[in-house]
Amino acid sequence: MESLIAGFNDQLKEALAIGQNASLTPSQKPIENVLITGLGGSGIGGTIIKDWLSDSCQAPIIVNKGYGVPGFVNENTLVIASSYSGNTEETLSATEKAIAKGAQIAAITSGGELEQMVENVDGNIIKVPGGNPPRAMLAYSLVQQLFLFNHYGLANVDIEKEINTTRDILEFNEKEIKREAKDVAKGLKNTSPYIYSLDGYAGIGTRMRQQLNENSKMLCNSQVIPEMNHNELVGWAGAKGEISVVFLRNEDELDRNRTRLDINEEIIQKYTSNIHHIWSKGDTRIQRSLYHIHLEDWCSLYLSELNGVDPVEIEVINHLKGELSKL
Ligand SMILES: O=P(O)(O)OC[C@H]1O[C@H](O)[C@H](O)[C@@H](O)[C@@H]1O
Repeated sequence: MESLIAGFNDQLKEALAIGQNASLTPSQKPIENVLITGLGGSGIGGTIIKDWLSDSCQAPIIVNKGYGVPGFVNENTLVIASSYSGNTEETLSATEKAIAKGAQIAAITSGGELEQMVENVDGNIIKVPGGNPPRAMLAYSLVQQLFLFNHYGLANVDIEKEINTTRDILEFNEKEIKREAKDVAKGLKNTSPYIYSLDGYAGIGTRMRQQLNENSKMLCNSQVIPEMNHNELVGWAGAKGEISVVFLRNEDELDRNRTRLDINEEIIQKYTSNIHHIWSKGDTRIQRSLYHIHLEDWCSLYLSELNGVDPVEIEVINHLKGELSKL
């Protein structure tokens, strides 16, 4: 896992080249809405892309993480099926249903049944290099989704600039990123982490939780401000045990949300002093999110070391899949 996290910058470079060289066919019908379907380390890519593009995209973007597809899906829907292995049963089921409804299909995968399924309907496929844990390949699913959105005329992102600038920022700050990730990991050890991001950055909060779940073998919670101000904030009155808090911070935070965060912190300080602010670097939401993603990945790795666990193994998920396959 360590070499995969260390290789994030190279993955971004390779992902850019793959997207630039992908040969994609145009849409057959006007696209009125987009459904991104995927689970786990691939599904999170959809959530983050929605954060990045929904402000500018003229079509609604819906992220789907289950077996079915919503009723609105029809021939004017672009369905992006994202499964690194190409064999995740929920994603295969949703894609099959979308195909039955005549949707336009594009897949991001390293192969598997998904590739076959989408090939059979002449959908667009962007192939990414296989053989690694899907969660360690997020750079590919994110970058390829950007290429798909641009290709279908749903976004106009200067992907090359975004990726090259991010790569420069990460390269320049790598030492500092690792140092901060290590500090935060030490603070989070033996606690229940509560991760808060702000509206527009929901995905990076979820991503950190998922990385702490799978890599560090920890239970943790992630919520978004302002939504958590309408429920979870009250729950702090029942806080028990060692709780740590991470605020994922960005320079483009809405003033009103920033004020909310300050008040939230004052309230939460009554229950824990173990509070961390992780500020991103970058000029755009894409660059800032990629910065956070990389730092979070290091943090999850350091936590796996502190917890004495193997960051790669996910035996319990394999067990679950094994049980399901018996039915
Ligand atoms: O990207 P996929 O191959 O569809 O995998 C999606 C998810 O599947 C499994 O549950 C893995 O254990 C997860 O780590 C992974 O993120």
